Amino acid sequence: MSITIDSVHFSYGSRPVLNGVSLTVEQGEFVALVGMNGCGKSTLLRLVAGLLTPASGTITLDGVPLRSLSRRQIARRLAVLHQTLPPVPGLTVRQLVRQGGYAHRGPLGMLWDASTGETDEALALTGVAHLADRVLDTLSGGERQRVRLALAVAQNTRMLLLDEPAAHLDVRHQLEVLTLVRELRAARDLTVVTVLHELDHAARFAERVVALREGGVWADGTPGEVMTPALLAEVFGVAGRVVVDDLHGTPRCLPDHALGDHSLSDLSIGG
Ligand SMILES: Nc1ncnc2c1ncn2[C@@H]1O[C@H](COP(=O)(O)OP(=O)(O)OP(=O)(O)O)[C@@H](O)[C@H]1O
Repeated sequence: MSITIDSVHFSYGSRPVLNGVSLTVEQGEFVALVGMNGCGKSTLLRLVAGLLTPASGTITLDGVPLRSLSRRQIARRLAVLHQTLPPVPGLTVRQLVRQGGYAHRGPLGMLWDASTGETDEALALTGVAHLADRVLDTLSGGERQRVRLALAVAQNTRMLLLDEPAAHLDVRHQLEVLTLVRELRAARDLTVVTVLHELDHAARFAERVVALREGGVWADGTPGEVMTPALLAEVFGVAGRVVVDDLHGTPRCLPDHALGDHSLSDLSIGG
């Protein structure tokens, strides 16, 4: 599944967020979206998921305009891992994850006694089978995060859009979840677009990094091309160095200190 985003503008009311974003993601790519808090990463994912509509510009999935697809048709093509879970009191993990498969059934799918096979597989793959009968409200932040991933996996789509899949996880579970996403992508030939706040994760797990700034694409390339002191300064407002991780051969960002506003264009810092 490929995505083409062409000159997309989007505002929340009078607050402009995306200012002419153009980006093409090919089938099978693993792309990380990075950028400062509030720069529009989640908004871009929501636009691609059809949850928001661009003010102007177009988005296509495999060449089909998103606006011509129904919510169900979109849900068959892509699954989204959101930052929150639906606030349904008393809902268990299994009940939630089972909903992932409904996109593939008919209009009355919600009423069917769905086969538990795909639900059980998603629960097992994401390491939450032991939580299946727990009520969502009672889970820890990290457990919820894995359940969110299980829900997306159960949707059994060719594309995953992930909004910070490692949020709330301890370091071991961060690595486990990202490794799992990488394995799923290889096993199911998925296209993955994920927001990642941790630059080291972006460098290690993604093959392509897209950095957003001021409502547009500031840089787009391999981790080695994008992870530079200029990225730290211009996109994140910090001075720092970038070294190569001997073990993985990937860049590692070493932020040092926040830059004052005047220094944001001082690319010599940390060179
Ligand atoms: N529903 C909304 N109504 C109004 N403004 C919103 C809404 N959602 C987001 N925004 C604003 O739009 C901007 C972009 O938000 P978005 O969540 O896309 O950023 P982000 O890059 O994902 O941020 P973060 O890294 O903090 O998750 C922010 O200034 C945010 O406050």
